[in-house]
Amino acid sequence: MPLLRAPASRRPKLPPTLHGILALVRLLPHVDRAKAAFGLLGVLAAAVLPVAGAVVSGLLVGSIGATLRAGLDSPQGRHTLVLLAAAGALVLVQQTLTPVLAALGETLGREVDAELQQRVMAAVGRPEGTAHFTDERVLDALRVVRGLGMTETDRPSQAVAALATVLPAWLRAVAAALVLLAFHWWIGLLWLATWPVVVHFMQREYFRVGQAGGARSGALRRAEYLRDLVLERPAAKEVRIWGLLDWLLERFTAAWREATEPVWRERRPRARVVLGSTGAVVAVNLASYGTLAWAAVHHDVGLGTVAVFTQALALANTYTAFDDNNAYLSFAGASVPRVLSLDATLAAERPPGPRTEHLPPELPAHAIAFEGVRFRYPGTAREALRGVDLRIAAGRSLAVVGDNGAGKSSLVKLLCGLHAPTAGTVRIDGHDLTAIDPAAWRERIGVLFQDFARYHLTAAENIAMGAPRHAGDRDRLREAARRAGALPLIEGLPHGWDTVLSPEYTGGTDLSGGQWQRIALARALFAVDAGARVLILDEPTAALDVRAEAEIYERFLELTEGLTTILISHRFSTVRRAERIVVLEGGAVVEDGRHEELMERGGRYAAMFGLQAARFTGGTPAAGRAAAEAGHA
Ligand SMILES: Nc1ncnc2c1ncn2[C@@H]1O[C@H](COP(=O)(O)OP(=O)(O)OP(=O)(O)O)[C@@H](O)[C@H]1O
Repeated sequence: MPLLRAPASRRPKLPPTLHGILALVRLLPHVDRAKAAFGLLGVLAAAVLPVAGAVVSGLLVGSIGATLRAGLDSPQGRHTLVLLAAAGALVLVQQTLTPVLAALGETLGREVDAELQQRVMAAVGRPEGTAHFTDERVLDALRVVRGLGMTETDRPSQAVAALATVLPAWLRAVAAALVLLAFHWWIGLLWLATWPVVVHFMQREYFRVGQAGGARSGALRRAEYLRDLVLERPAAKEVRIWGLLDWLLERFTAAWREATEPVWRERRPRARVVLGSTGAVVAVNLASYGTLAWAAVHHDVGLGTVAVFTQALALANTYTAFDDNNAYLSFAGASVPRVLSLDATLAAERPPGPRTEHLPPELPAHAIAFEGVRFRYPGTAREALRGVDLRIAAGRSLAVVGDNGAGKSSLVKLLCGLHAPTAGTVRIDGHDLTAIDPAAWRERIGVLFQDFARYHLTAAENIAMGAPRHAGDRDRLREAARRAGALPLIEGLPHGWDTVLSPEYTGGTDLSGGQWQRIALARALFAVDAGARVLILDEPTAALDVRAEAEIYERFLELTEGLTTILISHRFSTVRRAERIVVLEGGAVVEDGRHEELMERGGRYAAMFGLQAARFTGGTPAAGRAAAEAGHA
């Protein structure tokens, strides 16, 4: 079942661009109520003032003849002066209003961009699990959201700025058409009818063009990935060592072409729509101006009337459907509802039902139990876990070992509630984990993932992430760092705890793999200090030097005292310290016992242990096993 589907109630029933524009307009009071209200007044004024100006200046032209005959002191003369003053005032207000409205549109636009990004962050960060990060459809939608279209001009801020121009133009054209009704009802009606139709067809066309970019976002994502391998640091070393630049350039160019060429072909409005729309506009103009000229030539109307209607026709023509502003609106029509619906779409994936939020402080006091747990990653056919039955006693340490791909990390992800089992149940003291509020449960967990995050933040923040509510507690931070063996490292940094752990910032620095691992371990221990009762360590010593690893495993009992500890490791010297060990194979538990019991059994565990010990003793696995048992491994 696709993760991403539009909730039924949100499906647009209006024409898509109108739906997008309304979504955008509804957003404005949320970002700034006062500016939105002022903008609305400004739009109305910008619509009405030019039409009023056209009427006043027409009347002015019409009154000049009588004034010339009667003189300025006459009632006609005073009437002309009033009209002149009114025309001047209207021009002045319009001149002031135009730049103010444009600036307001841009400011509101920038705020809308920020608001949308915040909404996307909240929507994407809120789901309890991480499955949506591997769903192609979500990734494609996120790509559109990140770029909000393919170019800078597709950003919603442009559409908000466009609204400040287009909305007055539309309203002005309606007002101008109403004035034209006074000339000939059919001319007014013609204008009232033609423009909405033309705008509708052109907007539909621009919308199709805007969507063309989104439809190819999967292909674009691949091209961008290849590009970023060269532009970003993680692959920079290998790109140089393997001489990948030309290969990547070639692959990128091909992928970029494949992704963008069909898009650019589609990103042109079709000629028949443009020609049809332009033809309709030209025909209406010919009919209107022709009729007016005929009336003027045959003295059916006076000079003032001709002036008013000529200007009304000019204003009606500013109701343009063909400029960039209309394109921005249509592009936003394609992207904004998609952004806004992301939260509702992802929220629909949250499991229903009430969740227990208040957990007993001692939880887990009895056991964590995997009962017949099966698990398949979304979109995959193979099961990562195939019926795991495992009871982990609270307050004890359990090591999980097994070959690569055996399912060890998957087990941990399920325990953290990042994925739900596809069958079976994970229970904490008898409570089904899916019925426990994930935030409450996660406060009980300190975890060091195999692929832990390296935050480009200060050393203090990197550790405080384990329990952000205690971020200001430097003593606690120091204690966690000490226990993880990271304290001397941090104190030796150029700015100590305040050093940013990234060379991409001034005064920042990078760490070695092992140093990073100590920081990540400190983070997990900080969570424990803050109240976590389950400590999960997935390959905690993989990058540590021999001395550091020895230090950690010497202190393993101290570090894990009173905690329910789950340790995943390929380092058997650490594993043997655990009170209980299980061997996973092909997603199922195949051995279970203490180190001595498993060695005695001579099964998978003993074989793996012997193989590793032999590497150190330089002998056969059997000899390695014997030597290790004697205390050398
Ligand atoms: N995000 C994912 N999407 C799809 N399949 C995955 C994902 N993560 C892991 N797998 C698959 O699930 C299976 C179990 O992987 P898991 O990471 O749990 O193994 P592991 O025992 O921790 O391995 P290792 O010792 O290499 O860390 C593997 O076949 C792997 O390919």
